[in-house]
Amino acid sequence: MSAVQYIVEGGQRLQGTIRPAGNKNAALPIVAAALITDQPVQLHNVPRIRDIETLVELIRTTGADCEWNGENSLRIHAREVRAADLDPAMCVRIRASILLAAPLLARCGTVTLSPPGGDVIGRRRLDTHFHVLQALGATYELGARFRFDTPGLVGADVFLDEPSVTATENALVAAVAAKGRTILRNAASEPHVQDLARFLVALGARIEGIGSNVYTIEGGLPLGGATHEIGPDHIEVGSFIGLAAVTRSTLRIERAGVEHLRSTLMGFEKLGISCQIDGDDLIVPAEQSRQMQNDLGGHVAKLEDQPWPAFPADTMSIAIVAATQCEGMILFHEKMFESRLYFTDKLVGMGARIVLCDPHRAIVSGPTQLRGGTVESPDIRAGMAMLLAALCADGTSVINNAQQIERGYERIESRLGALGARIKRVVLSAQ
Ligand SMILES: CC(=O)N[C@H]1[C@@H](OP(=O)(O)OP(=O)(O)OC[C@H]2O[C@@H](n3ccc(=O)[nH]c3=O)[C@H](O)[C@@H]2O)O[C@H](CO)[C@@H](O)[C@@H]1O
Ligand SMILES: C=C(OP(=O)(O)O)C(=O)O
Repeated sequence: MSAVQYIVEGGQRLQGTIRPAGNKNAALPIVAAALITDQPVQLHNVPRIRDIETLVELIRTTGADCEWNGENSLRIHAREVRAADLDPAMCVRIRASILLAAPLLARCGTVTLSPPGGDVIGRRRLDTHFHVLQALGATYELGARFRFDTPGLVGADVFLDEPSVTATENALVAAVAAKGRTILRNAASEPHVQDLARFLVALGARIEGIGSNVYTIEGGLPLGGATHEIGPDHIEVGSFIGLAAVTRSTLRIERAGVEHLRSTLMGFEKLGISCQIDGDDLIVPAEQSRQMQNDLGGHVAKLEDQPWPAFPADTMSIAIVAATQCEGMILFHEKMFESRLYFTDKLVGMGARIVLCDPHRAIVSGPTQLRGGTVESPDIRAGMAMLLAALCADGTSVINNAQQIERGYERIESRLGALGARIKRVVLSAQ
């Protein structure tokens, strides 16, 4: 992977319309789930990001045909799939490699993978994946590599020990292939989990409860092919709301998927940032109060993340940088990941007034004029948050390790460039 650097000139007002890409975290499980059928699958609105490119490489190693037949269109045909022993170096590049467990188990009865990678934002437990696949009739061996085997998946009534997003996705795919009825309780219901479930229904699966935390799946039905369009990325929409807010710009976010934005909009309202809804578009006006709203009685407000439908964990870093440009004080409580808030140090280095209370809580007091600086992007969302900080800072900033941002955001420098942002992308070296 090449090392990428962004050189950002701050202080530009932006203007125009931007459309969110397809949801990264929907496209990944859907591409993986395409291996469950031997019929062709045509996907549209697939984000052209590094994580998807890695997954495409990985599924080709199983024998599946996988071709881009449009800028954001991907055709997958897993006519035959080899009993898979997935390449460790590829598995470790993305979190989503674990999503190949269920479809390959269903197709081949066995799969060997390596621990997945993804953002380094705290311990990322996989226990729920193992429990749920075991409940559906798989056995596993844990070591430097993970091996799953099954003589045949069988439906079951399963209570997930936590509503893990990717574990729910593996469970849904396994349940669709399993014989008989499965009930998944305490399951995740994020927009991307819903999108995967709708894709499976398009293949011929029967799933009830989509959007809730209890799914009932009648497994073992014959599956065909399907054409499916990936939904808009609500995390990208949250990032663009933050972008408009910090650069004091009016932006129209086209086809924003407003049905999935209630908790996001409510979170930004706490910062004094309001959006207008126009059909399926969202308009973020330049004129905003940017006055953080205290709780009743004048108490300091709190913004916390939780599983869906609460405020998304992946939008927290963006909201933190937005808060540095708003007046007042707020407590951010990152409940899900242990190391996601450490990047706030880098914002402090740029002049932000942030107290990191402990690994899960940070207090932001604003507004502050940020100064340009040289920073490293530790993960996708912190990287995007620092790009926003750089765009509203005085002077020039250098963001190193920007290939992390590109794991999740498609052509971000040129898409923001079209709005007036000054971002120069430099490829430094092959790592
Ligand atoms: C490829 C993909 O889709 N990645 C997403 C997926 O990761 P992923 O599926 O890995 O995340 P999980 O939903 O499993 O869990 C995320 C973290 O939250 C913790 N947890 C989870 C549920 C809960 O009720 N309490 C709790 O503390 C887990 O222990 C874990 O530390 O979901 C995360 C949470 O939305 C997102 O940040 C990731 O972008
Ligand atoms: C944490 C994220 O991704 P992943 O789970 O793929 O590391 C993210 O998309 O913010």
